[in-house]
Amino acid sequence: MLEVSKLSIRFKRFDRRLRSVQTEIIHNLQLSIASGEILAVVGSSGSGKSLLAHAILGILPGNAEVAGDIYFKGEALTPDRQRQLRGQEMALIPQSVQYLDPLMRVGEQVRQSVRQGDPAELQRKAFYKYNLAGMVAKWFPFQLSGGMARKILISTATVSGARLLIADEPTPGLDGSAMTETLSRFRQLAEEGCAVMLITHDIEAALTVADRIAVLYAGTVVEIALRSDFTGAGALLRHPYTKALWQALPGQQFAALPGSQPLPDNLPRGCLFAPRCSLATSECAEALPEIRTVRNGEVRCLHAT
Ligand SMILES: Nc1ncnc2c1ncn2[C@@H]1O[C@H](COP(=O)(O)OP(=O)(O)OP(=O)(O)O)[C@@H](O)[C@H]1O
Ligand code: NI
Repeated sequence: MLEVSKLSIRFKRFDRRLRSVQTEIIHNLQLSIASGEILAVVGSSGSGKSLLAHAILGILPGNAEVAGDIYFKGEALTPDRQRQLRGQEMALIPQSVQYLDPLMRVGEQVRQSVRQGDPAELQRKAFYKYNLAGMVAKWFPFQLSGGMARKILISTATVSGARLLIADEPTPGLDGSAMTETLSRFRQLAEEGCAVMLITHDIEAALTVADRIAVLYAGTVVEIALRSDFTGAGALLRHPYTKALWQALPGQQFAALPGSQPLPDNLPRGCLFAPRCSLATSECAEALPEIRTVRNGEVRCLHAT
């Protein structure tokens, strides 16, 4: 359904001497999502998750320069096609609740996104699932709590009938039952043949529903693993960063990885993870390792086996 190939995103800006400088945020990123599949995209803050989502939908800011290819249903996604498909075949649950239209009643926002079926009925069902009282439909976004606004954003995208759903951190502010409801709705959509991208910091939540997990680090995919690879001490995981994330979870060894992700304007040469990696050798500093297939997954590390 979706294929992203060699995607790079740069931003142009002017420095203090008004010279134009470019910062590359996303480097040579590739991933794919099949119909019926949930792909989780995990990575720490600033790793480029939202920019990836915005590049797919064609809503990057004007100073972004994009290279690479994105295919939807086998056809290249041009800006024109993105405009046509957005809100139709492709829907976004945005990271920020600011994306709600402040001047439109929230029930209307949900109903307007329905393309197939009875809008009033689908809106009522969505509200019922989320324990939102009927009268809330008449409210404006400023009257909602953060959790309610989040539920409206999720409802708007999930009633749309889109074939590709991109959920950018959909669950903050939701209580346990609303979170379970949301994740099981994604599973249901996948079973109906949709492709779902679930962007999240929360690896544990991702592992409850995702089929595969793509791990982002400093703007590149370091590993795409199967859900079943996250087990035991992490011996089935391919990249040292993924192993470190897994081992840092409560219930595992809970050993945090020292250091931090490099900033986009100060990236190391070669492998972006090498400065924090216990396996790093001088070869790692030569060039960004190519992504390669290892045991049904993908990894960008010279030392992975
Ligand atoms: N319009 C922009 N101009 C310049 N740099 C930008 C712009 N938008 C984002 N960035 C930079 O791109 C990087 C990735 O941002 P992005 O929002 O994709 O991260 P993220 O992984 O979604 O983080 P979070 O988990 O905090 O949402 C950040 O370093 C950010 O500063
Ligand atoms: Ni983000």
